[in-house]
Amino acid sequence: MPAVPTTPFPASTILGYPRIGPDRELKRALERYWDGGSTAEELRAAGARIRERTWRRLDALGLAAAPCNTFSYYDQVLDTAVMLGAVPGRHRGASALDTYFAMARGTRDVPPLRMTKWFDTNYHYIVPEIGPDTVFTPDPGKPVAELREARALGFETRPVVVGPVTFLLLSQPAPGAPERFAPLDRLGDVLDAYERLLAALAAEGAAWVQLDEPALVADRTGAELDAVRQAYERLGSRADRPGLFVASYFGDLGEALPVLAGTPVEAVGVDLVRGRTPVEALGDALAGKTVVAGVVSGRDVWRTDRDRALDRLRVLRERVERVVVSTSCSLQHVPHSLEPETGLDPALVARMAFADEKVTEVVELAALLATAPPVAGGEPGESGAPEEPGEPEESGGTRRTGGSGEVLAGPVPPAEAHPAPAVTPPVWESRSPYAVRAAAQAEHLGLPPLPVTTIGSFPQTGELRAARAAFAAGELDEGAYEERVRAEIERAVRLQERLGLDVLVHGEPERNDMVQYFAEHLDGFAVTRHGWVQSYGSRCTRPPILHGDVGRPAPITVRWAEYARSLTGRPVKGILTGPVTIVAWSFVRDDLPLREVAFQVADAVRAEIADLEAAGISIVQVDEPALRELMPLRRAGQGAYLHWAVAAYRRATSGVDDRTQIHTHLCYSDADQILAAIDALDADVTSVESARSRGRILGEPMVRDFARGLGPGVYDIHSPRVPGPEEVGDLLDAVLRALPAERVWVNPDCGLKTRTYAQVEAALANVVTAARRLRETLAQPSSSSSV
Ligand code: MET
Ligand SMILES: [Zn+2]
Repeated sequence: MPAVPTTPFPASTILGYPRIGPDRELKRALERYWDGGSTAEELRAAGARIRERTWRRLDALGLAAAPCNTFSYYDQVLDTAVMLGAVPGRHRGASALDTYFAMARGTRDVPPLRMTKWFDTNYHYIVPEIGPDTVFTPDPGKPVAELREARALGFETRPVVVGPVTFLLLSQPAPGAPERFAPLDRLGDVLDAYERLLAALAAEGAAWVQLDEPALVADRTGAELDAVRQAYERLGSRADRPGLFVASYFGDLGEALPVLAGTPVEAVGVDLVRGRTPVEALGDALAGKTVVAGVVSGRDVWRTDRDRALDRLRVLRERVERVVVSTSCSLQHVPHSLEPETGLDPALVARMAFADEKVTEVVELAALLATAPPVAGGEPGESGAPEEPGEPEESGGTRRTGGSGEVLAGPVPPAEAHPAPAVTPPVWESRSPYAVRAAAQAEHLGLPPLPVTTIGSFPQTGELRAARAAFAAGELDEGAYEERVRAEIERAVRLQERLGLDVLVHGEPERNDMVQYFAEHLDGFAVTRHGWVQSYGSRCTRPPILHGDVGRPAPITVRWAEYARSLTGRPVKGILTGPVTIVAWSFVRDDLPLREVAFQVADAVRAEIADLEAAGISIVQVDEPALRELMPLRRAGQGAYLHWAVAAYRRATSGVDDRTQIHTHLCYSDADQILAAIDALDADVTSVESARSRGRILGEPMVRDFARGLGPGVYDIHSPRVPGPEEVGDLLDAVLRALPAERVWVNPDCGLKTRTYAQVEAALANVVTAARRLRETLAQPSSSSSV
């Protein structure tokens, strides 16, 4: 079969663009529609406006090739599932849009599909369900419609879809699938569907299609690599298709590189920011192909080192068919534009780039490359991997940490022998043995068996949000705002007392967000006005910019915790965000290894804990829900990452008295995959998500051996549903079957901020009822364990 007639790939492109709209237009349109305040037509019109704006903007910025189908009403993996027709029967609704949102968000009667993090980002995708009986009924309608829509506006675009291998690797077996079934078993049928898609796009005159295959940058088995080969040989062998551009990102292709290189795909996208393969080797491997070179980071907010990028592009150009300048991944992970950020320090802004500024960098680099002379004789060393010669592995890649632990790839340092300290020593003083601490805490706190507590936040009421907005706008003075916060604390404390919880919290009413609040009160951070990044669906966060040395000029949470303590005789738990989560959910400076930055944050948290302790707070919870998220995608780097992540946590928490009880909390993060690291945090009590995943974590052997307090969640806070006392009791029974009673804590899966007071009051009442019932059973002499 002759090569497909392809138009040469244009000189500059991006892999994707933010889709929430510069003013979060999509969020508003979605939420209005979900609340019944607008029609499907109005929602579609809002989507069309965002897409039109995007194409016009990219054109105005001078980008040669814009993508299409990067817009989504909820998530691109969900879009792919729908495009393939892989829709679970239980989600089918009256209209396509109803079905789509039923999969994403559930309905009153049917829970949604599972949602989880997209690789090592804080973006969440919807997990498709594929079974042996899934019938694929492909409908390329969405990419085709976007292609036409752009064309009608005068733009030739490249449709982007999730590739078949990544799609199947990210899917989970449908309920009822046999034990040994894996979604990848359905590759052949899925490829039929992709062939139909490619034919439809070719018929529309699409010159190129982008198939995203980020799953190829993680460790893959031989069978999975065979699937890659099979997929792209088959898709590539067709004549009625656009040029195939397979985009990898978030790391190196590794063993998938030669596999992909051996297939007929015309273009391969490589992440030159995260990847460490020298460009010479990449170029040699991809000699006959177009290489879409991701030199501008889609994962951070920093300007690109232009000279270095250009050097690498030139080396690559010598070796391959064609080089296209691009971003390392979709720009959906960064905010739209720096333009509205008038409040930031101009010196900082000069170092920064959001999506639009990154597009400009891509365009400029493409122009520079076009006129740059060829490289003379290869100039060895100029273009290599990020390490500086002689630089220790641990601090390698300091130019671009990009929020990844991957720069720390390498042999796992043994627990005792730390490498030479770079900035701050990764040491902590060990706390006393757990048994000693536990005895001191039991005596000091006098808690009942199965103590009931919450994770920290209480509902953020409309009044509270309004007061915060008015305070930010200067319409409410600080005194009045703080009065409001104190009133909320009092409300939460009174409720917890009345319901009979054992360890109370102040409810976090002063926090807009668990990371941003700390960023606003620490040195070294800047916060943006409009720097929104989609987290999932209509949810967006504004990650703070961690740009300098971190310091804590004054106590942050102490007065709120103290106020709560003054209202009650019961123990109050102080709540802080941990160092790993703070760096994971910020855009972090790239001139220091992430580890060093995390240690600086840990020192600030440590100082805050000391002040809480001095103020008489005997229980402090340090949340680390992002512990797993930052884990390098390849096993080779994971040990070293977990080592420093645990070190940062222990550095923050190890300075306390034996009597002070340290809690930690992780949620919705596949905690079961990192139990050894969670154990190594050495927290006295750990709470984890469990209700939502129906107790999956309880089956883990490590959980049974967990030596300290553990609170597997018994209330799924993501749902407005209030679980009855029996339902909570059943979950608690399951916990008690898995763990000795003396180690069990009773708590929800996560914080309560997104729920209403009515839901929280009813649910917590049932949690307390269930715990008390079980406590009585435990007190029966027949029951075995001594509590
Ligand atoms: C995503 S974890 C949230 C923990 C926080 N303390 C809360 O209760 O909201
Ligand atoms: Zn949580």
